Amino acid sequence: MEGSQQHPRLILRNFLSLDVCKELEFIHKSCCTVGYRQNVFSTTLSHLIATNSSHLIIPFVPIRERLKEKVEEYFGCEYELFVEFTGLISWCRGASIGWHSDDNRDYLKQRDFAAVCYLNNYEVDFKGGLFHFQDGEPSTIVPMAGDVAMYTADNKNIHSVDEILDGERITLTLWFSRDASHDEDAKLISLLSDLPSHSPKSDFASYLPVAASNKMYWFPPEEESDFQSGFDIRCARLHVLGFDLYFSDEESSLSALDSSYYLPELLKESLQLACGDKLLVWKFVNIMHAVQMVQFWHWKASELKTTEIKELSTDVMIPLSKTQQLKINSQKLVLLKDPQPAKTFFGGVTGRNNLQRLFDLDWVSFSAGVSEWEAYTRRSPCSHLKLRHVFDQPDKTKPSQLETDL
Ligand SMILES: O=C(O)CCC(=O)C(=O)O
Ligand SMILES: [Fe+2]
Repeated sequence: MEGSQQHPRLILRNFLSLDVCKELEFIHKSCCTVGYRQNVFSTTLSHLIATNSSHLIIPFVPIRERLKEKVEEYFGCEYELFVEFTGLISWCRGASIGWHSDDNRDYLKQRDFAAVCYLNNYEVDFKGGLFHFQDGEPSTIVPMAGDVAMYTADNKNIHSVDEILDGERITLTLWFSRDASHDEDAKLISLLSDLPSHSPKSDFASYLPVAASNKMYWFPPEEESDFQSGFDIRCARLHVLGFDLYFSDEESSLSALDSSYYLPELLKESLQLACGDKLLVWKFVNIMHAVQMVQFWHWKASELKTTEIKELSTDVMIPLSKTQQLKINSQKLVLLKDPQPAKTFFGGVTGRNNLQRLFDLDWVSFSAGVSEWEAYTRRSPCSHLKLRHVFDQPDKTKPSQLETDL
């Protein structure tokens, strides 16, 4: 038993497979919003539901269950706990947190236990960001993908996280409560049941993400009132992978000043992607769709390269005209302003930047990625219904049926 009764805690190595870590990273990079602390970004399950991406909750379901069982077993509270919060959280350069316990606010008193799963690696994907316990052993945790730290949320486990110096540190963080009124499942079920039902769920369009308020994606959050400074984090995510946006339906050529009000609204409309001097022929329904697609391709790129591709489509990209390039650049100026902060936050550890590499984008693998993404997104034809069933476990003494159902 690691830790002691004075400092009840458990560190497990390789609790999550690297595949699962990558999948959760894909979900976070596709869907995250600006977070609750400075230079922190988060993806909550309720946000996934609100943006019509509830199928992306599927990978969380068995992990939540395994973590809850482990916490209950180790801390000796079988069948007593509820998941209070589940979220993907990333910390970028400048983020840190001083000594604290996780129940240190009146509105956090329901939190009994924490589980922090590390999804990427110290020194490789980010610098800084070591986790420290104030007392007891182990005193420092070096975040490595797949490892999890579990600890009581009270003052027996005062902890801190060093400032992130470079890159992006990503975790899956859960809190557990003994208080049934803080059961996250109940809240999620209610959100899911408020969704318009599509039965049978065969219409592919019903899986496409819908845009939430642009304010949730504007960084820093205090600049969102007029979009005059700061940047859209989804455009930033595309930019660091070498992609630009092209709004084909936009008629007028606006001045940068007018565009500050107008362009962010266009992110909710249909758009195309450009890379270098080429334009991709696909139309995405909105920026969320484009970001999900690009992040999916980025996640799967190495597999897709080795996939046998039968038919090579030659016309998936067309050269950009000079006018189109000028338009893209002026729109980029509005949505990204200076590209440097985007790189600082989302470009990975300096010197390992993806930007240049992806300019020799393998278009064949990208088009394979488009169909793979569609298959991934459709993979559970009744995902909404299944999720309802998954979360519907009134008898807590029964073992979970998740594995068998999904
Ligand atoms: O990400 C971590 O290692 C811990 C974060 C933390 O302490 C918190 O969010 O309360
Ligand atoms: Fe904490």
